[in-house]
Amino acid sequence: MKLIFYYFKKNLRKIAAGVFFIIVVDLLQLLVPQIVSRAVDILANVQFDRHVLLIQCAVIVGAGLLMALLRSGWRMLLMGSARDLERGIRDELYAHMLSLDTAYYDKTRAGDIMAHATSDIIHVRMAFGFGIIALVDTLLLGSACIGIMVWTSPTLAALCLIPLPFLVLATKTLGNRMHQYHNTAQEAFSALTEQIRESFFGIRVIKVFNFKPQVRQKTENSARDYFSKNLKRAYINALLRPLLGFFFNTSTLIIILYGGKLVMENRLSPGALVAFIQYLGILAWPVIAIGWMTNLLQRGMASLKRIEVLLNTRSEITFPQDSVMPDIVTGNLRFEKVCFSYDKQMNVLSDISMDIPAGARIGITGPPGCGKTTLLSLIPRLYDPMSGRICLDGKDLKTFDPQFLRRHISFMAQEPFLFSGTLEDNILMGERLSGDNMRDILDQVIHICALDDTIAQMPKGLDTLVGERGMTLSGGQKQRVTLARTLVRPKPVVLLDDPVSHLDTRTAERVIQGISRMNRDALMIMVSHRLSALADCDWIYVMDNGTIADQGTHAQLKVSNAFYRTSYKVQQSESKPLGDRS
Ligand SMILES: Nc1ncnc2c1ncn2[C@@H]1O[C@H](COP(=O)(O)OP(=O)(O)OP(=O)(O)O)[C@@H](O)[C@H]1O
Repeated sequence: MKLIFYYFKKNLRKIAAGVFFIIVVDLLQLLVPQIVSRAVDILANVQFDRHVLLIQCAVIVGAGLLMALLRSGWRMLLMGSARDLERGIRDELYAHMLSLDTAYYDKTRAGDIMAHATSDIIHVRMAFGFGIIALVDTLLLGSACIGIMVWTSPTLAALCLIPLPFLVLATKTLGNRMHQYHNTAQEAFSALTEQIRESFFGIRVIKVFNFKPQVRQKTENSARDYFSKNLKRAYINALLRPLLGFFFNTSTLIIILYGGKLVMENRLSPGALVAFIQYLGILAWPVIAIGWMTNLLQRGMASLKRIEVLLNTRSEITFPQDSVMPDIVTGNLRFEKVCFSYDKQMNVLSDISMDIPAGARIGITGPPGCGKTTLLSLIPRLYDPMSGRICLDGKDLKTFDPQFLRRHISFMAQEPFLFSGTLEDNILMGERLSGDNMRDILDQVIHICALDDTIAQMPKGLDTLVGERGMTLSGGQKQRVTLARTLVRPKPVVLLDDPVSHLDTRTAERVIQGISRMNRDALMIMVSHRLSALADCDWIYVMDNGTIADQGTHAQLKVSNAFYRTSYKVQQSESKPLGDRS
C-alpha cells in the first residue's frame, strides 16, 4: 500500500482535478433530466413558448458538449495517474527482481514472474484507476439519483426501486462468478502462451524427434481449455446483460403504470415522469458499477498483495552496511571448511578448504555433478556457503560491497548466454571501453578467443546482430563470444567454467594458449573436463562428490590419481586420428 500512497500523493493534484471533473459531469448529467422535464411540460402545454424551448435545447446541447470535454479531461487526468502508478510499480518491481539472488530464481517459475510483471500490475492499475472513478460515480450519481427520485415522488421511487436489490444481488453474484472465470481463463491463457513459447523455443528438438503431433495435441488441449473457460465467462455475460435489462424494464414498467396514474390524477407532471425514467437510466451505471467496482478492487488488492510479497522478498545473500572496499584487490583466495547445499538438506559441497595465491592458475576437474560449477558460483556470491567461509585477500567475501566484489571478478558461466544485439554489444555489454589502446585490447581478446576469422566472415563484422539468445551463432561461436566478454576487461580474479567445452581440439588449444598468455597477474580458476586444457595450470584440484578428492600438478595427477589418469588417456586417444588409436 505504501507504493499506492506514494503515487497517490505524487499525482494528488491530477487526481483531485479528475475527481472534480467527474463531480461536475455528474451534476450536469443530473441537470439534463430536469431541463428535459421542463421542455416536456412546455410541449404538453398547448400554448408553449418556442423561445424558452429553444433556450432549453441549447442548454442541453451545451451541457452535452461540456460533459464531453470534462469527460475526456478526467479520463486523461485519472488514467494518466493510474498509468504513472503502473509504470512506477513496474520499475520498482523490475529493479527489485534484479536485486534478488540466484537462489530465488532457482525456485521460482518464469511464468509467475511474468504474471507479476504484467497482469498483476494491470489489475492494480485498473483497481486504482477505474476504481476511483467507479467509487465517485457510484456514491455521487447513485445517491443523488435516488434522492431526486424520492424528492419527486416518494411512493413512485419506492415502487420503482423494488427490483434494485435483486439487481445488485444479481450483479454481485454473477460478477463474482465472472471474476472467478476470468481468473481461470487468465491461468489457461498463461498456460497456452507458455506452451506456445516452449514449442517455438524447442522447435529444433520438436522437428528432429518428430514431436509435432504430440506438441500439437498438447497445444490444442491448452487452447481448448482456454476456450471452454472463456465460454463460461461469455455465458455469464450473456446472462447478466439481459437480466440487467429485465430488472430495468420492470422498473420502467412500474414508473409508467403507477407514474402514468399519478400524471392522469394531476399529481405528477408529464415532464417529471419522463425525468423519472431518465434518472432510472442514469442509475443503471452506479448499480452495475457497485458489483464491478467490488470485483475490480478485490482483484486489484489480490494482485497488490502478490506484488508486495515479491517486493518484500529479501535475498538470502545479505550485504553489510559498512562494507569493505579496499584500494587494491590482489586476488588471494582462501576457502575455509566450506559446505554448501541448495536445498539446505543435502550437501553439494562438503568441507572444502583451499588456499590459492594471487596470480595463480588453478584447474578444477572431476566427474559430472561433483560440484565444480557450484564451487565457482560461491566466489562472486551467487550463493553463500552454509558453513565455513571464503576470504579474498584475507577478508570474508561477505564483508565486501557486492558491486565492488563483482567489479573485481570475471565469471564465464558454463552455458553461453547471449542477448539480442550485436556481437560488440554482447562482448562489451553496453559499456564502452575507455582509453586509447582499448580498440587494440578488443582486437587482442577477439584473437585470443579465436573469433577473428568468424568475425571477418561476417559482412557487418562486430556489428552483426546475433538474434534472440544468439540464435544465428553456433554453440562454439557463442561460447567464444562469452569468453571474450569475460576477458575483455582485466580483473584480478577470473573464473572460467568449462570455457572450451563446445570447441574442437585445435581451436580449444589455441584458445587455452591465448588465455594462459593473457593477464598473467590475475588469479584464474578454470573448470574443465578437458584435461589438456589444465596442463599449464600451477595447481589442479580433483573433485568428487562435493569434496576435494585430490590435488597436484598435471604431471603429478597423471600418475597419482586414477580418475585423472584414465580420463587423460581416454581424451588423448580420442584426439588422435582413428587409425592411430591403440
Ligand atoms: N540450482 C540448483 N538447484 C539445486 N541443485 C542444483 C542446482 N545446480 C546444481 N545442482 C545440483 O548440485 C550438484 C552439483 O552440480 P554442479 O553443477 O555444481 O556440478 P558440476 O560438477 O559443475 O557438473 P558438470 O560437470 O556436469 O557441469 C548436482 O547434483 C546438481 O544436480
